[in-house]
Amino acid sequence: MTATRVLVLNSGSSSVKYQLLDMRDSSRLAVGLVERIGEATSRLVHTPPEGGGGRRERSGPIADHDAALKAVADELAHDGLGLDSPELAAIGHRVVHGGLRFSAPTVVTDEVLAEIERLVPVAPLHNPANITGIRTAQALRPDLPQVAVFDTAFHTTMPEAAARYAIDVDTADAHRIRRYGFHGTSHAYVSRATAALLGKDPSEVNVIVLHLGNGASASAVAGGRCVETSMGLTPLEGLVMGTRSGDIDPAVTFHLERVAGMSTDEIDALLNKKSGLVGLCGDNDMREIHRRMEEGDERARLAFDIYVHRLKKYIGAYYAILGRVDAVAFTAGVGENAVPVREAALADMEGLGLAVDTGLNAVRSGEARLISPEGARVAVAVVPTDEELEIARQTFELVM
Ligand SMILES: Nc1ncnc2c1ncn2[C@@H]1O[C@H](COP(=O)(O)OP(=O)(O)O)[C@@H](O)[C@H]1O
Ligand SMILES: CC(=O)OP(=O)(O)O
Ligand SMILES: [Mg+2]
Repeated sequence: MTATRVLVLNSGSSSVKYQLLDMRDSSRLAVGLVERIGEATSRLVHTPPEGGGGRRERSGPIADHDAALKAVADELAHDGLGLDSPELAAIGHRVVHGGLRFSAPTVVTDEVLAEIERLVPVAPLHNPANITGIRTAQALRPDLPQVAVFDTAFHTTMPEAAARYAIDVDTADAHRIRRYGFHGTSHAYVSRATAALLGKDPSEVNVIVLHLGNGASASAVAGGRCVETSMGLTPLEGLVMGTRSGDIDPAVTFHLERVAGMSTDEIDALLNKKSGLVGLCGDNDMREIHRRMEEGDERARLAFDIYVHRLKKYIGAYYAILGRVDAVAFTAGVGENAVPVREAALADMEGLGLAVDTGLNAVRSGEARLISPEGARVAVAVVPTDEELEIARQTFELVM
């Protein structure tokens, strides 16, 4: 029997998303999520294959990522899809930071794992969880190839002018300080899907992709290649996010240290975990912010306005970088669902050929679709991302 299945693990700081796919037709055999790992209120939601009964939910403490993955393995085994299956060809892992070295999917060896570990300081919220995911999967199936698919890979095509910070070159080079960019698997997938929606080849179109999830980033993709993206050395730079500040004058950090007496770790936690939407209004869920705005909540309104203002700035900047824009694509949780964000981000930009049709924007759908008015110069699209499918494809391609 040829092994045609791939298990994809997307381990976040407090969650694991997983999918088991059959690569003969890219069908999903099982999909699930473990959230609030490490808390008393952990929850596992597992959707078995069609005909396998309904969605199953399990609540109760799951101490760490190792325990989470073992719970996932149990759920899969319950459906006869256990990790011991000879049909499993590989396990694909989302790894957030690949540094300079990894520009393509890579089979994990001890040496590769050591390099991912070395990059922990520049992806402190993400790489540690990715490493645990890989180690646990290795322990469960030592014979299987574990493949790392890096968030940074798609951005390695950025020109030096976009990738370098304007700081002393020797210092930058000695410490590999440059802009790496993240969410690359999503930016790659969505830019291609946007070209397909326009009936064009990716090489023919210039697209601005707005990946707005908990973490958020924008990218400028010219003819299928990334030329600019908003995240930098770490996933902190750029857009306003759920809990991260995005762009900020670096001198704010000196000021907090010298004047407010904060330590480096405290400032790190402030900017990564207590800023962005949650810092501005106490909520990082855009749905909750919309609800509060409808009640006339001023803080929620201001948080929304700051979020949208930053987004607009990036759209304008990437328009200038690309020179000609064929499409702007919204994706991820906020981008795919938040009607008011899409409307406000493109308001008053008719001069640039950018507009949103109110009726089309309000339509709820899980399909890639256009929301720009008929005949608009620039297409505006909502394109659901599928990082897991993309990781599965790249994983399978590498091991088959
Ligand atoms: N219907 C909705 N309206 C507005 N925002 C939504 C909606 N559904 C989800 N979101 C937003 O999407 C975010 C999560 O996006 P997602 O892409 O799943 O993030 P991540 O993968 O980074 O965890 C949530 O924080 C929430 O604000
Ligand atoms: C890199 C990054 O920000 O990822 P996420 O959006 O999953 O936090
Ligand atoms: Mg995400």
